[in-house]
Formats: sequence, structure tokens, C-alpha cells
Amino acid sequence: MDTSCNEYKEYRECMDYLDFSNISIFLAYNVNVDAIKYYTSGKEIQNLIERYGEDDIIEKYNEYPRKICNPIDYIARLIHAMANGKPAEVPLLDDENLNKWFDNFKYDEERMGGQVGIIANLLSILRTKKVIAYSPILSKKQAEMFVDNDNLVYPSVVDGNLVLKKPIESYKENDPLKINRIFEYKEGIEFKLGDKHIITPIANRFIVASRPDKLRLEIKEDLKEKLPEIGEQIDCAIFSGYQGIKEKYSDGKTYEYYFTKAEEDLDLLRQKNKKIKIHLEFASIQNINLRKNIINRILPKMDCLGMDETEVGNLISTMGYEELGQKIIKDSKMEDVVEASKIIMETYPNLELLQVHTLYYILVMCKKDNPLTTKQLKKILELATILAATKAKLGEISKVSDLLKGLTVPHNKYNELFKSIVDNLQKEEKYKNYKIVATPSRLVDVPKSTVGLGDTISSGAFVGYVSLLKEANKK
Ligand SMILES: Nc1ncnc2c1ncn2[C@@H]1O[C@H](COP(=O)(O)O)[C@@H](O)[C@H]1O
Ligand SMILES: O=P(O)(O)OC[C@H]1O[C@](O)(COP(=O)(O)O)[C@@H](O)[C@@H]1O
Ligand SMILES: [Mg+2]
Repeated sequence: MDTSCNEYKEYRECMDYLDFSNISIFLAYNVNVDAIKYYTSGKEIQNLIERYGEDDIIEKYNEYPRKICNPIDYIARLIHAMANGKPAEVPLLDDENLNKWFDNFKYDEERMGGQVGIIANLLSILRTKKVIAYSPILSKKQAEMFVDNDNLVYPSVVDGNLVLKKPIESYKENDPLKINRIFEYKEGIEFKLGDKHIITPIANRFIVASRPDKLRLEIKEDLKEKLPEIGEQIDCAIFSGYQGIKEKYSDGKTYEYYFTKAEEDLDLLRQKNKKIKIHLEFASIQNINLRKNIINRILPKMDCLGMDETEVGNLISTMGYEELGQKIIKDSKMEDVVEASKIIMETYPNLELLQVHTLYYILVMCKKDNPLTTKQLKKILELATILAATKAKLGEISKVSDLLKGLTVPHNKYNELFKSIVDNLQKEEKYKNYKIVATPSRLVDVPKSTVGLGDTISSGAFVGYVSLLKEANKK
């Protein structure tokens, strides 16, 4: 490559911001296999509609099922997602026949999935000092999907001692495998439902998330005792996957039990190291009761929060701001997202950084006295857009130099507009105690895939933040 070209200079500058070699991180809880099917034309959707009956699908479409209990629920929610072009994830009933029905699709590829799986591989490739990735189950196939680097380890307890070994040396022969089905669709796919003529407005993904009864979102007792020791070895942590908690399990345990455990995990991790920064990656949580529990019990223990536009809309609606939430889900206007962010930060003063990624912009809000400058925050967001564009283009980021591909994707056309919105908001009296920083996305027109882009953005921005904070605190 010509090292005197602008692209290379930008790449070098980006690399200066991408020095994660001073950061050790703990990740919990969700890892799975993403089985991905690409819908490339409306014909397949039209066939599904004909096969399962248009009237029944329309009825379900209007009902808006929050759990997939049969093929019609699936088709109805898939159509919703495709019509809006918004990211969506719906849990699947844990039922053998339904799983068999989903197995009948021809999946185009299998990939590492789940916030922990995606983030662990990314941060390992980006040369983070140490990545300790935990999930309650680790089968051989799952372990093989982790990148085989020395900086990526899985925690176990052997003879009463904490042992950090590569995932491939840590799997358990009888552990089950969790598979989520991902339905990716392109922009411009056309089909009809009743009198609706649907054209997908943008490429996006619809996730059918498995919720096996056997999988419990928790850190097993022996390892839990070691959390204070893990805490001493890390600078930060990302917790995710709470959307996988079920209200009730076959042995009578309930969500209350698992949320209590989850709260304990966070306290234990911080027990001997109060400086750790902890990020929550929010997700699509269909069940309102579970969403409330995540908000009321987990959010107050977090330092940083990351979410997409639908998730911020759902979060703020659940906090009682229904109208604002609906507006954000529909239009994702920056002014509304900033208003919601302020409400969230005021309600949860423990939050020092809030990050929202939308199709057209990525935004952070923090308190005015945050030690990082606006310029530094902007650079972190810039890095996040390059990571997202690279993954959107290639499907996977396999090496640092792949980021050159992301750099060739220009910012979208709303750069000046976003800049003036942020400048105006920042002048408003009500935001005088906050820093608001935004950058336009580098939108890939025809992405290879979109699943995992949010995890990529959030982890890149969060670790970039912690890394710069660590440097700033040294001075
Ligand atoms: N086609 C795309 N090119 C670049 N970046 C994209 C593209 N589509 C989506 N994005 C970004 O990824 C997040 C998705 O976040 P989720 O948490 O996975 O919903 C989106 O907000 C864009 O910033
Ligand atoms: O809720 P679950 O079953 O843990 O699954 C989370 C899903 O979200 C993902 O982590 C992707 O998230 P994003 O697209 O928001 O980055 C998938 O890989 C995974 O299938
Ligand atoms: Mg996401």
C-alpha cells in the first residue's frame, strides 16, 4: 500500500487511538452460534405467506407477538422487521418441533455470535492486553469459534485455583450448544401482505434467539468466588445477555433468582478493585417485566451503557416516557435521542458514559467534567464507525489491517447536519452540564451482513474510552 496516501495517514492516526494494549477486560455472559440466512429476494417471503395463510399472518402481524411459538409468529415478526428496517430480536419457545422447523431453512453460514463471543474475538484481534471471556456453557464447537490467540482466555477453577486458559483448552464435552437463527435481508426486497406493498428500506437483521431451559445466565459457584480475584486483574468489563433470562424455569427457579445472582456478580467483581469501569450492552428485550428488571436492578450498577435506536426507545418507554420512546423508534431523531439520554443519565447518576448507535449516527453523552476532551471522544466514535464499516463490508474483522477497508467507506451525507444539531443542542441551557459528541456512520450500501455491528461499535468505543481514561489519569 502507498504509505503516503491520505487513507494510510488516517489509518495510522486511527491506530494511535486504537492502542488497547494497556487494557484487560472481563466479558460475561452470552455466547452462541449465529446460523445466518440471507434473504435476497421477496419471493421466499411471498412463498412463506402463501404457505402459512395470509389472513392468519395479518392477524399475528397486528397482534405483534413478543415470543415465537409457531411459524406464523416468526413470519409476522420477520415482516414487521423487514417493513421497518429496524434491528429486532425475538426469543424462540424452547420446543423441539419448532426447532426442527427452523432447522429446515438452508443457512448460508455459521459464525461466532452473542455479545461476549463477538466482542471477545474482536478485542483479541485488536490486541487488547487480556480478554477474559465467560459464558456458563462452552461446548467444543463453540470453543473452536473463538480466535486462538494468547490474549483471549476462559476462566475456570481447578483444584480451588483460578485458571485462565484458551477457550479451546477449556470446553466441556457435555455442554450444550446454543444456536440463534439470524435472518439478514437486503435493501429493496419487495413483497405483498394483504394490501401492504412492502419494500425493505435498508439492509438489517432479524434475530430468532433460542432460550434453552438448560442454559442459566449465571456464574457458577466455584468461579463466582474468584470474581474478586478476576476484578484485581482487569481495568473494565462488559456485561450482556440479560435478555436471555427467562421468567420461569422447569425446576421452579425464576428471573428473580437470576437477577439477584447477577447483582452479586457485579458487586463481587468490584469488591477488591473499585476502579473497574463496567459497561452494559443493552439488547432487544421483548418481555417488559424482564426489561424492567434489567433497568431497575442492573442499570444502577453500571458505569457505561450502549444501545441501538430501538433499544433506547424501548428503554425510555419502559421508564415511563412512552411518547418519546415511540418517536425515537420511528424517526431516531438526534434531538430526541439526546433528550432520552439526559433523562437516563439523570435517573441513573452512576452512568458516566452513554452511547447510542443508530443507522446514521453514533452518539455519546457524558458529564461536563469528564476528563476526556470532546476531541478524544470524537476520535473514539470515529474508530467505532471504522470498525462497523469494516465488519459490514467483510462480515468479519480478522486482522487489524482489515480496518483499511472500513476507512474507504465515506461518512454518510448528513455530516454537516449532525454537526449543526450537536452544536445547537450543546448551547441549550438544559445540556450545559453535559458533553454531547456525535459522528455520522460510514454506511456500507450493500453490507455483507449486519449482525454484530452494534456489539462491535459498543466494545470499540467503550475500550477506547477506558484506555484513554487510563492514560489521562496517569498524568
Ligand atoms: N450497512 C452498514 N454499514 C455500516 N454500519 C452499519 C450498517 N448497518 C448498521 N450499521 C451500524 O451498526 C449498528 C447496528 O447496531 P445493532 O446493535 O446491531 O442494532 C447501527 O446502529 C449502525 O450504526
Ligand atoms: O440474546 P442472545 O440469545 O444472547 O443473542 C444475542 C444476539 O445478538 C448478537 O450478539 C448480535 O448483536 P448486535 O447485532 O446488536 O451486535 C448476535 O450475535 C446474537 O445472536
Ligand atoms: Mg446491539
